[in-house]
Amino acid sequence: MPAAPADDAPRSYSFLGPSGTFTEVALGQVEEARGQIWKPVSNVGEALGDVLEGRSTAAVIAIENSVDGGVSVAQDALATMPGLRIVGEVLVPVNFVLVARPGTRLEDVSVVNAHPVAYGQCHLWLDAKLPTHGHIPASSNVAAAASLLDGTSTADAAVAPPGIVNHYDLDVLAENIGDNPNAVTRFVVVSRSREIPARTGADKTSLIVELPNDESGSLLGMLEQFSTRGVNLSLIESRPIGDALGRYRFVIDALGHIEDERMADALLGLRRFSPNVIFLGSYPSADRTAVDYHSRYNDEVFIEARDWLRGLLSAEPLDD
Ligand SMILES: O=C(O)C(=O)C[C@]1(C(=O)O)C=C[C@@H](O)C=C1
Repeated sequence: MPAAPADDAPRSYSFLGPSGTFTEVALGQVEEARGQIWKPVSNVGEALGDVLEGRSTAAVIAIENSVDGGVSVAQDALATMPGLRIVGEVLVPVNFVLVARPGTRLEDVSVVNAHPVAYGQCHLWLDAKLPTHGHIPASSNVAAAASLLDGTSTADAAVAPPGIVNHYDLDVLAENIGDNPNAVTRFVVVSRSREIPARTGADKTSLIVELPNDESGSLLGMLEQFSTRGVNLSLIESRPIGDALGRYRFVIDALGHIEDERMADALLGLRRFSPNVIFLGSYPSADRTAVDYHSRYNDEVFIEARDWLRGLLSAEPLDD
C-alpha cells in the first residue's frame, strides 16, 4: 500500500482535463481543494487510479447528468475498483457552444468532436442544424476543442463549454446548443479515506447492489429493503455486470446517512439479501435539503423497537 502523505503535505486532486472543463469548475467548488495541487488527467480511470495508488488525495468525476443520465464509465469504474469512497458531491449547471477553427462556417461542418456525455445533451440541436454530421468521441470537450488547433483532429467543429474562447483561439458558431437550458451535471469527490463524512441530516448514501441469481421478484425484494425502512431513492440505474447476458448490478443513491438507524437497517437487510453490496459512501448532499421521511422511521423508533425485543428476551421480571 502506498505510504500516507504527511499531514502538512499539499493535497493533490485529479480531474478530467485539460484546464477549462466542467470538471475543473466542479473542483473549484470543493472547499478542501482550494490552494492545493490540481492534476489534469485524460479519463476517469486515470483519475481514480491516481487515488487508489496514492498519487492523488482525491479525484473529482462526473457521475450523473440531468439530461443524459448516469455517466456509465464512472459508475462502472466505481463498481470494479474496490477501495474507493465518495466523500462529497457538487452540482454544476452545464451548457455548450459549438466552436471551430477561425473562418469556418456552420455549413462547412460535417464532423463534430465531443465528449459522449456532452454529445448526448446536444444531439437534438445537432440533428436539427447539422442533420448529416458524424460524431468523433473525445476524452473531454476541452480536449476536443484543443485538438482542432493542434492538427490532431479530423473534425470540423467541437462541442465545448462557453468559456473555451478564453483558452483557445476558436470561433463560436452557435451558443446554447444544449437540448435543455437547465441541464446540470453532478460530480462526486472520490477518495481512499475510510473516514465517513459526519451526518448532517441532508445526506446521501451511494451503493452498488447485485441481485440474487434467477429469483423471481428479486428486484422488488431489493427495493423493499429501502421501502420498509422509509428510505427514499434519488437514483437507481442498472449496469451490465459483463459476464453474461441478463446480469446487471444496480447503482443506487439513497437519501440519508449510514448513521441514520433506518439507513443502517436497510443496509443490513441488503447485506442479507444480496450476494454483493458495495458501500460507496455517505456524504452531504449538494443541495443541502434536509431528508424528508415519516416519523415512524426516526432513530428513536428503531432504538425503542430494539429495546423492546431485548426486553422480551431478558430474564428480568416484568414491570407491573
Ligand atoms: O468536464 C467536462 O467538461 C467534460 O467534458 C466531461 C463531462 C462528463 O464527463 O460528463 C462533464 C460534464 C458535462 O455534462 C459533459 C461532459
